[in-house]
Amino acid sequence: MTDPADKVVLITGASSGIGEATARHLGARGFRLMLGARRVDRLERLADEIRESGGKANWRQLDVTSIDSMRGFVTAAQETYGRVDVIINNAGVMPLSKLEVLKLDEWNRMIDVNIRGVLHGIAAVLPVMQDQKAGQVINLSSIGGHAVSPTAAVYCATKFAVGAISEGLRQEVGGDIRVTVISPGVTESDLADSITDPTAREAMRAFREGAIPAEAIARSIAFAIEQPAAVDVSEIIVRPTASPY
Ligand SMILES: NC(=O)C1=CN([C@@H]2O[C@H](COP(=O)(O)OP(=O)(O)OC[C@H]3O[C@@H](n4cnc5c(N)ncnc54)[C@H](OP(=O)(O)O)[C@@H]3O)[C@@H](O)[C@H]2O)C=CC1
Ligand SMILES: O=CCS(=O)(=O)O
Repeated sequence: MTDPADKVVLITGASSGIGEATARHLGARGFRLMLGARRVDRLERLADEIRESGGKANWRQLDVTSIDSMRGFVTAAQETYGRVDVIINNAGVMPLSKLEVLKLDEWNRMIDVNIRGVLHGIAAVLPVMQDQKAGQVINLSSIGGHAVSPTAAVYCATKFAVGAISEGLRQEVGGDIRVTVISPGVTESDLADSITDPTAREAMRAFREGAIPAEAIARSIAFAIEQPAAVDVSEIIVRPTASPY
């Protein structure tokens, strides 16, 4: 295994769900962490808990929809730890609804967070990783990046986009920089809380009863990071065994 103590890992959307579970898992494995999200009270508590357990974690407020905020996040990691080895572009929102409901603000928010947020993460780390001639970009897609279902057209479009961006990046920078897509199926988190449409919300409540723990996704992320530098785990799908999709 790569010595985790040498790796600096940035996690966007670390204040809940998969990002939080990944922070706890990687923190316990010795990685040096920079945690980002908007809810700083949660980041501060999480970083304290990781440090109390012997891990290394710092945090900075981050809004992934702002390139300036993302650049500040990456700079904070460089100033704290001297380098950036991995960014996990995890922040995401999923306000599902049928297209006919015309929730344009929510479509735009998904595009801003789920696509622009990932692009901002890439833009902020790429020059650093190219200078280092090493690094890894891990992007959170979804099972919804492989198949579309009603109410999820825009969300799935954002996750298909994450797959396309990741594959393009892999082909362009694959000599030195690893690119990984993690596509979870239904996983315990706060993700469905962003659904405002009552019909979509009710449908999701039943569907999410079969969710797997966020720790399962964290383990797959650790697996991708811990491969040797010449091995790029390009994509992992992790879903409930009983998932029909
Ligand atoms: N849970 C699931 O079933 C699945 C999840 N995924 C993907 O996993 C990723 C993590 O989601 P999950 O843990 O489930 O959901 P959560 O809602 O629990 O976590 C989402 C995270 O994104 C952060 N976030 C949202 N908007 C912004 C923003 N503008 N700037 C910075 N951070 C932001 C939130 O932090 P804050 O509000 O504090 O900013 C929060 O930490 C998402 O990309 C999601 O699409 C994919 C497939 C299945
Ligand atoms: O990305 C989330 C899709 S699902 O797991 O809720 O279907």
